[in-house]
Amino acid sequence: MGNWIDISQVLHDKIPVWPGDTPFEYKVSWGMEESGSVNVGQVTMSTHTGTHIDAPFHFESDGKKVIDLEFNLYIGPALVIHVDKPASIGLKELEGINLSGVKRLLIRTDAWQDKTAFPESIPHIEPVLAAYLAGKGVRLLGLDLPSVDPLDSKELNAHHELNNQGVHILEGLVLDQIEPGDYELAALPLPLQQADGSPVRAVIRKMK
Ligand SMILES: N[C@@H](CC(=O)c1ccccc1NC=O)C(=O)O
Ligand SMILES: [Zn+2]
Ligand SMILES: [Zn+2]
Repeated sequence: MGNWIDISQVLHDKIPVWPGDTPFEYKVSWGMEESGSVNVGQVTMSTHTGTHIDAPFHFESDGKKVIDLEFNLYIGPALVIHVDKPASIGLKELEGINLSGVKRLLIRTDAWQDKTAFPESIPHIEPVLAAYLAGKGVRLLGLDLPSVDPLDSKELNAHHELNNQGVHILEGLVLDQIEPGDYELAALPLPLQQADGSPVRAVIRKMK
């Protein structure tokens, strides 16, 4: 087994967020001077900032919350594939890729290069891919992009279709140094009872 590799975005006050969404902020809300003994921090952030998972409640009012998600899904073997800067990701882009036995699929697109700014546009997941992935046994889809749908989509067809097919979503990965292949993944959501999404610390290590 290789060393664990961090594939998460660093959370700091300048991390780009979805246009109009809550900026990330960390501050010491109760300092050493005031408390007499400790620094106590406070984090303000959107659940969709940086590397994160979506719970179905993000796009369906009666959908599962983060606490309801099966956390075992976010730990275990994962296949990393590289689909270089596609216009979109559909059946054609996955042609020739053997997905048998793959439960967790991470797609490196390199389409979000400058992670200091929110992208103007991104390749999206074609909704037809959801049934194909589910048919192959894929249950978790991870991407180096901030969404599985086009940024201006209000229908969120890929989000809905993936959810209908039982494929869970992991977004905002950092995969630009990662060679395609078999890895082990850990990207656990926080035990947030009410939330529609959760930041994760995503790490992988090479299998074999
Ligand atoms: N679907 C995106 C997030 C998203 O759509 C969003 C995130 C924050 C504020 C507004 C958003 N969408 C608004 O149309 C995601 O899954 O991360
Ligand atoms: Zn999200
Ligand atoms: Zn999403």
